[in-house]
Amino acid sequence: MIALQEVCKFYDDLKAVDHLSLEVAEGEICVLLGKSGCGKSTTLKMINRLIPSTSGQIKVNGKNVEDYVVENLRRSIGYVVQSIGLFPYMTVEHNISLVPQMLKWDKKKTRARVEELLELVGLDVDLYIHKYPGELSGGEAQRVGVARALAADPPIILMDEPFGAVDPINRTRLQKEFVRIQKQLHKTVVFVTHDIEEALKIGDKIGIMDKGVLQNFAPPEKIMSGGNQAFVRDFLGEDYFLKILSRFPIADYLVSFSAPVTDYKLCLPAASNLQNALAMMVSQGEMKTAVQGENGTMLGEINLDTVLRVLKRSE
Ligand SMILES: Nc1ncnc2c1ncn2[C@@H]1O[C@H](COP(=O)(O)OP(=O)(O)OP(=O)(O)O)[C@@H](O)[C@H]1O
Repeated sequence: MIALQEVCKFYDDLKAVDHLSLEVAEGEICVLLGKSGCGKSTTLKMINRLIPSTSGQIKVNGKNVEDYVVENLRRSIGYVVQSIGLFPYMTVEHNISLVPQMLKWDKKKTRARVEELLELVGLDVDLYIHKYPGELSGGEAQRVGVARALAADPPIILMDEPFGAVDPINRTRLQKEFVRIQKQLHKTVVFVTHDIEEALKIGDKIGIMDKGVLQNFAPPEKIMSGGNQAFVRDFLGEDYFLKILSRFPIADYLVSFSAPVTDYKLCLPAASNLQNALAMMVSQGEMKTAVQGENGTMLGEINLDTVLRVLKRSE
């Protein structure tokens, strides 16, 4: 769906992006991760031709981006940035309708789409549709930004630190919402961040960049092996293996109770993940925890052995 081959962007002597090659398959989220100035945004902007590349090839759906009429290319690519650029004197409805209006959708279809998108991003239609950006919190504005990028249903979404300006609690909420929405929509996404935990929560694949060079490109579980291992390990830190546990839902690792249910000192909801389970077991000095379903049914246990096995597999 998106393929970069030996892509470079040089500003005089500065190699902002240096011979970068990667492929993003349809329906996949690729996270570009790296410190400030490593070339993430430049890479993103070359995909929708906001910035021309110096050399190399970028293909979208098998076609070189240079061969697209630029408006057609951008129409098939939603773009969300940190300072989301909502127009302050337009209502939420008007902001989200911009692209559908450009595409000359009729009023009824446009309104239905706006309502559908507000619901999708978790904003109450009646409450928000007539608000102005100045009346929204950072997190709400970000949701509207995502809704706007999705308005014309583009198959590809580019997201540049979309949740960067949002406080940690709302940020976690937005990340979860985004993963939920993506499960429904299966967009092809390139997502830029410098936040390792965010990359882990969201990415199907993570590309770690440094000084314009891609140091490794792999699924989160495999990112510690391959590529420039020394750099990757140093960048991600030794606690990466603990962070990665947040990707594993408890429900997928349940085993039968090894003791009578009444013997368990700990109990976690089935919606938790292995990181929650490990933190709870370690802090309470327990080797296992019971797991309870939404309706109160006791489902089974998670024990330290299981967590260690998952960690070992990720090494
Ligand atoms: N128009 C420009 N002229 C010269 N240098 C530029 C220009 N745009 C970007 N750069 C440089 O290119 C490098 C990569 O910038 P880029 O914005 O892609 O980094 P980034 O990884 O997205 O950083 P951040 O996380 O801070 O947004 C930086 O060193 C930056 O200073």
